[in-house]
Amino acid sequence: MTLDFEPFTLAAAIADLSEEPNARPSADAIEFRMDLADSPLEALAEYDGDLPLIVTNRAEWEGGEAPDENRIETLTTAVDSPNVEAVDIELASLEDGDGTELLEAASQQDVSVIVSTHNFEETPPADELSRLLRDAGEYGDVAKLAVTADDYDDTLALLEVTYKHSSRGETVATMSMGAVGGHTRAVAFAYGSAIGYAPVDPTKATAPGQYDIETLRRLADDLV
Ligand SMILES: O=C1C[C@@](O)(C(=O)O)C[C@@H](O)[C@@H]1O
Repeated sequence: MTLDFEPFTLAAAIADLSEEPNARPSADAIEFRMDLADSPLEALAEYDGDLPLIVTNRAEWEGGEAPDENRIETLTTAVDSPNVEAVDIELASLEDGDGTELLEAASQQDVSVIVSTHNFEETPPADELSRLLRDAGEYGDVAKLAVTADDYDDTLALLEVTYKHSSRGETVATMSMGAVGGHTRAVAFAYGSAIGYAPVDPTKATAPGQYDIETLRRLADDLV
């Protein structure tokens, strides 16, 4: 089975797969942050949890810790694992052609592709947000946009672009990072965002402004 992010999917973002049992009560899936793990391919081979895996090997130049060497090859190996149902790859890696083989491997294994863009500085203008979602959606199954909000104009722009694209039938995942934007993580799904991310242990956030998974599950469930 492949994750299709329908309905809204809450992913526990973790670097240590032994945390999976603690995620089960709240999460629908695990985002395995391979770039933050010690021996990611070994951990993947040993994984015997219940929750399906999204594998991410976030590049240093996009806020992660994976150096470029072997970064995409590691993901290409990972998609062969039977527990992996989705793979996350940066839009920039597809635009420069580095991720082409990964896309082919994912397609052969029937693994969904999440195409990500992050901006840790700001929220670009609305037409740029739209362009990023459109371009990401051309390569993969889910277009993901994580930006940083300075004020509520920024969070409203993010929610508006989320609604605009999701209501056209596009599968998008969006969030505003940081203190001002944190609340969008609880409400973005109401505007059509298909995936939420949260750590199991609140001290191990994988991005600024995340709730812990138990809190985000409760907030999301209370809203519907
Ligand atoms: O891209 C994302 C979204 C994220 O950056 C967030 O803001 O929740 C968390 C990351 O682990 C994930 O890969």
